[in-house]
Amino acid sequence: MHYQIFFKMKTKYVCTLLSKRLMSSVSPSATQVQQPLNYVRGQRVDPSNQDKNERFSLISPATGEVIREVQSSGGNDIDQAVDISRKALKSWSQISAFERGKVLRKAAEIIRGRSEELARTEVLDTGKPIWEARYDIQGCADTIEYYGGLAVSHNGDFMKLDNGCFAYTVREPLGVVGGIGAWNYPFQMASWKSSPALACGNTMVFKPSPLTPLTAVMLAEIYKEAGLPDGCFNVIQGETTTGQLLSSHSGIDKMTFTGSVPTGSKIMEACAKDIKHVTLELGGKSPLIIFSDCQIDNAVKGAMLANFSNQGQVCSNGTRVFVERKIVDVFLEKLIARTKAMVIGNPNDENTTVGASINKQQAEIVLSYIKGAKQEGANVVYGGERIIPQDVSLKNGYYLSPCILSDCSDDMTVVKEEVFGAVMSVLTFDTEEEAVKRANNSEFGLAGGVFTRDLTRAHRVAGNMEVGSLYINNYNVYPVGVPFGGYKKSGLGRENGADTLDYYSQIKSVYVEMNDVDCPY
Ligand SMILES: NC(=O)c1ccc[n+]([C@@H]2O[C@H](COP(=O)([O-])OP(=O)(O)OC[C@H]3O[C@@H](n4cnc5c(N)ncnc54)[C@H](O)[C@@H]3O)[C@@H](O)[C@H]2O)c1
Repeated sequence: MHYQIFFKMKTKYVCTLLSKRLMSSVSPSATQVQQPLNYVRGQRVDPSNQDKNERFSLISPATGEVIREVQSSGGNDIDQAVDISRKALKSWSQISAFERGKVLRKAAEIIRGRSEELARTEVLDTGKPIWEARYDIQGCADTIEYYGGLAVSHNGDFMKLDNGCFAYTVREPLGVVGGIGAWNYPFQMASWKSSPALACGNTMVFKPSPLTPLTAVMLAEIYKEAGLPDGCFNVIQGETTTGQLLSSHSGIDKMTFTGSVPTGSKIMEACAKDIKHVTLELGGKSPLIIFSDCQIDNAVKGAMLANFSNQGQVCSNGTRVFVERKIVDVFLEKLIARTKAMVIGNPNDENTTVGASINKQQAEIVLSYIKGAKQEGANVVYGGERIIPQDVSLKNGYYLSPCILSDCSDDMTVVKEEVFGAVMSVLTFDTEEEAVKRANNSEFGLAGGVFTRDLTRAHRVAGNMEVGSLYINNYNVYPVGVPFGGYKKSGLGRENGADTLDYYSQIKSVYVEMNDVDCPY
């Protein structure tokens, strides 16, 4: 009890500090921090104390300060959220797709109206630059609106058969969907998973990453304001144990997960027991091939987009940059010049282009990959260091300068493994065949890119790359409606496209006999 009073006072104090130091404009996001972060049956609630669960600290990546403590949800909380979702499913799945779509379209409108508040809260959670957060939030509004529009079109088929008989198929929801997200795009993950699920008539229990718990619950409130019945979208907070309890819960019909390959594999294993449907959006080590006939400035910009957005913490990043040998020097020269101009600092400042790493642990992992790369013979031609910004309030944040490694080879650890930080490995090649073969030599297959002015070659390379998303003459763009997901160990299923609705529904076939039954018995 004493602890709780102390905790409330401390939270209020920290929020005041944060709102003074971090919020460069009037922002209501500090109020988000103080409220309960679970959302069940249409309201914010704290987890029950029955499970005596662990707590975890929510730390601002920008300042390194503890923003608040969060109690993990336990078995009782998950039972309750799943039970409520199951009850809500009965009516939500019976509502017409048009009405479901209307709720989603209204939610998109509310998001646009609250976009600055959402973006600032996303910055508080993630440490990403404000302009990136704004971009993410706008994209989420688009996605939710898109599925709102698509809901009515997701019907079955009609099949005319012999002698007047016919059959039809009906697309039905799967039931209660469990969602688990990673920390790099928290609002996007909640939106990309919930909007197609809800459009199909499912209900959902969503667990954000414990590093970024703030915005999923805001989405839940927005859905309610848009008319979503209570219990259709629930949020529970927690770490690994909470995720395990959710993915192994017998009341869950499908799991949709974004995160690392090892966790994805565990979730798939947990789902196997009850034969649950599963969508996995996992890690990557994507290749970007730059031919000497490219428009070089565009290729340099593309390589930066493929490596340095969101402090390099992007699953689809093209971190293996294969550059045709004859242009590698000029490529590096231009790349270094542009990278030097990036502005590292307070993510809430408008001109910042590199914000804070998500936390100390992740920053140390990135630095250790760079150290290892040097030991294995790579050359750090730019960056790769911890930067302490002049603003003293940021001194405990983990700011790293984007790193460019040259003289890399395919067998280096940094070239083989996902770093999840701003570390670009530049490799050289001589022929198209060689580049494609080396690009495909990976257990991952999330994304890839090619820069060339030769369109025939571009499409040939696109056809030969073993990846789920391929960019020709650009990188890391995700227009709504274009499916996103991985080949190989990078995942199962697709998000962000019309096909996604297939992953949140099942087909019922109905055969209709129009004649007497023809029976040999
Ligand atoms: N393909 C995509 O769309 C995509 C997008 C973003 C991030 N990612 C990947 O996510 C990873 C980084 O995110 P992360 O560090 O949060 O990943 P992570 O796998 O460590 O954690 C992801 C989520 O899973 C939960 N979790 C952890 N162990 C669990 C378990 N045993 N059972 C159930 N849930 C569990 C965590 O609490 C978190 O919410 C990178 O590999 C990145 O490539 C993929």
